[in-house]
Amino acid sequence: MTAKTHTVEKIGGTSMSRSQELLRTVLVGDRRGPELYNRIFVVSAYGGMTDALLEHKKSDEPGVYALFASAESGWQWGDALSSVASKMVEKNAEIFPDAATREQADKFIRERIEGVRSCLIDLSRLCSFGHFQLEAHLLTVREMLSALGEAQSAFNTALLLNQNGVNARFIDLTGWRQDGELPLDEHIARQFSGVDFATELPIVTGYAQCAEQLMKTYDRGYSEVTLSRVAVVTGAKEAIIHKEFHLSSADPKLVGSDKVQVIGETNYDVADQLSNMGMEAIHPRAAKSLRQAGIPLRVTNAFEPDHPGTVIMSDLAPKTPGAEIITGLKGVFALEFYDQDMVGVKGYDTKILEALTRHKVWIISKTSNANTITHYLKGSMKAIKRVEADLAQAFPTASTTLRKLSMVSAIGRDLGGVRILPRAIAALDEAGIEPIGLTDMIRKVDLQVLVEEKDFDAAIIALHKGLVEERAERKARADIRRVA
Ligand SMILES: Nc1ncnc2c1ncn2[C@@H]1O[C@H](COP(=O)(O)OP(=O)(O)O)[C@@H](O)[C@H]1O
Ligand SMILES: N[C@@H](CC(=O)OP(=O)(O)O)C(=O)O
Repeated sequence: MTAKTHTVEKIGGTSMSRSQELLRTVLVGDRRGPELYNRIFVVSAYGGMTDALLEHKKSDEPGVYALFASAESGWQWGDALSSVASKMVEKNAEIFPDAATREQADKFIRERIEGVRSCLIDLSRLCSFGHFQLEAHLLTVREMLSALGEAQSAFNTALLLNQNGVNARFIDLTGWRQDGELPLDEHIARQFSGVDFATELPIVTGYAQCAEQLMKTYDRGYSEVTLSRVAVVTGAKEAIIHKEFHLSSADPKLVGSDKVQVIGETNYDVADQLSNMGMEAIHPRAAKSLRQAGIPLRVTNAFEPDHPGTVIMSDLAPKTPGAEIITGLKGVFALEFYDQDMVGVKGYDTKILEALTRHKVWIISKTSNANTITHYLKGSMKAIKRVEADLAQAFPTASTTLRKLSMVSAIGRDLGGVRILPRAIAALDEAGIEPIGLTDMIRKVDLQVLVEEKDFDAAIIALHKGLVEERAERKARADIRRVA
């Protein structure tokens, strides 16, 4: 492996669904001969496939996994798996108009699906005896099912590129019919040994089977973790994430493509804040690996291959301070813990944190005063109710209240000295929104505003207008004055 000559590039699920367009942009485009190589592609499952295999990422609608895991749904998972199979075959037909190649793609995925189906039937029978607990195997089931999505997209993409005269090589990290599990880095190193980056184009499954169990540690969005580890292990010069849109100053679907700006450049500090807010920018652990290895990350629009997109690096100070992005999260639980006995006593925080860790609840942020600690959380209602029950038992004199809110955040490398707080309040006020809570950190990288769920969209639009659009207008006016 030659260090620092190649890039590792991930294509997200939404973009993968537009395979033919990708051929004309990031996969091939105008590249000829050697220009095609020294790139590694890590691909996600086609949009909607993982949702159908596991559960819907946003609505939680059950997929094959959720049906298999729930005792009440009996054998419904079998029908759900058949419908994923049909969906996959339909996708193959869309990508491969010629019968022979389509047959190759269908045969590949059918064999995998039927292999998983018979395995699940056996497991289900075995567990019906009572000596074997289904619970103990659910994570493996989740992994087997999600691997199907990335196996299909990677296999197909390699096939499609071969058809188009590119020497693409399918790199299957899913561990299909492999003995034993290796740690992720070792697994990657082995699968890449003997690959010549200068003459072969590796198309890698975004799902990787490994001793750490990708789904257990990282859950959904795991293909960005695979991207980052492949980049680190192979010594890439840059990691690239190709998405449906540019990384923009707000969600273009919500604020409007004409109003948002491409971020252009930012640092890993901002990337961390975005991940914390659940922004589909980059998986938190992926950013960490890349930052630690000193590998820059680029986020591009998969369908605008000539645009450099946004570069994320560690030491990238902003030219001017101000908000770079407005993002937000719906369905945030504010768990308020109140105990008058708390004043001057330590240890409450530790106990709450233990309960939150035990029930695997994601902490977005927290605030506290003399007798109240409020955690803003993302997780299932079931898990949070369990946290409340644990706390009621540990602190009989305390009371907890739970509220479902939205959190909207203005994020930037440097929010200092530009009157972010009064501007944000004025923008919200103008839109008729009264914040329920607001946190302005001393370390000026983010401003968090809590609003009612119904105000989510309007709050993002208002903050974008007040903090990003107006700042751009002020800058434009200043530039004109300078020239005049
Ligand atoms: N600030 C933002 N910039 C770009 N896209 C955003 C932003 N905020 C939210 N999005 C949304 O993220 C979505 C893409 O994320 P995702 O579906 O995870 O992509 P992929 O499947 O390519 O990984 C887009 O539909 C877009 O509406
Ligand atoms: N397909 C997987 C892994 C992934 O990272 O997908 P995406 O790149 O589309 O977020 C999922 O939905 O979780």
